Amino acid sequence: TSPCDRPVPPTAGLSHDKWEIDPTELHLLEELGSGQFGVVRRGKWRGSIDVAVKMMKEGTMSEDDFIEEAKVMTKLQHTNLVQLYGVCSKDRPIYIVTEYMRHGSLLNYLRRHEASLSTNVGYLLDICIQVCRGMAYLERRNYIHRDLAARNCLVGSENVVKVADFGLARYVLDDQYTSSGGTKFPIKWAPPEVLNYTRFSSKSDVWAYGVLMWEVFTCGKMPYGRLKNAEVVDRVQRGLILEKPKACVKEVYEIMRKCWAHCPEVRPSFRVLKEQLINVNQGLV
Ligand SMILES: CNC(=O)Nc1cc(-c2cccc(-n3cnc4cc(C(C)(C)C)ccc4c3=O)c2C)cn(C)c1=O
Repeated sequence: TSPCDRPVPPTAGLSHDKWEIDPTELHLLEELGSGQFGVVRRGKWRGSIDVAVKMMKEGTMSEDDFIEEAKVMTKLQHTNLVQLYGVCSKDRPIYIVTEYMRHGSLLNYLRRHEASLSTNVGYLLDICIQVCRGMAYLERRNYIHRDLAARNCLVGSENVVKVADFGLARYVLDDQYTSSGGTKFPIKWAPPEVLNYTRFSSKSDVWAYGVLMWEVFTCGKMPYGRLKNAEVVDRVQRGLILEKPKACVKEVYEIMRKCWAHCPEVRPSFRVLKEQLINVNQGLV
């Protein structure tokens, strides 16, 4: 839409639109892969800052809603969240500019390092704690991820693990992804109330976090193996849960299981989960 169609907010031009990035300050480098919104490339911002740039493919995202939300997202700042630096929204395609994580997705990282990781329970637990810290921050900010999974976390230098793409699920236009009957809907990470009523909450993020813990302790196995989505929905509704991974100590599996309580209110908060996991980690030393 041309600017004259959009009502001009009274504050227009007063704020410095600091979430708006000048594309001439970006230097695009190699392709990192492609996600729900199209190609993502590594880049340099203002000559020296490593960034990742999502180049929004036409028709994949409800852009105006996202640009509005970007102002909020740039304010979410935590060591275990992939920082949104800003957007280039003056031209199309829109660019989403975030911090760059050199080791890529946590899922691939787990699969690539299975041999060394599977015997390092302390490190697997540390990965879970880092993700939990990021999620506890989002919970405090009343921000729901909606698609927490190992594939949506990234690994950076010094083995830091960060949660990525929080909240973006709301702007996906592909209804194969957005509707719970769609082929791309993350069924295996969804609790009963999401499967039945798409009722998202920080407690549905907690359910997904339990599945992420299972992914970490199996070094990236696919939850429920090759079961079809319909079979997984049936098992979850009947209260069947994922089995204890071999590499997982009993205390940790007990915490995982609490994330899969049928009622959202019974599941622990991320704040409580963080304390419990840190206690177990200290007990392991
Ligand atoms: C080697 N290092 C790297 O590759 N580093 C990095 C890779 C990516 C990357 C590359 C390609 C695709 C995607 N990707 C994957 N899944 C997504 C899922 C969604 C939702 C809405 C379905 C949750 C939205 C966007 C994406 C998305 O852009 C990412 C995150 C992003 N960042 C910040 C890196 O540091």
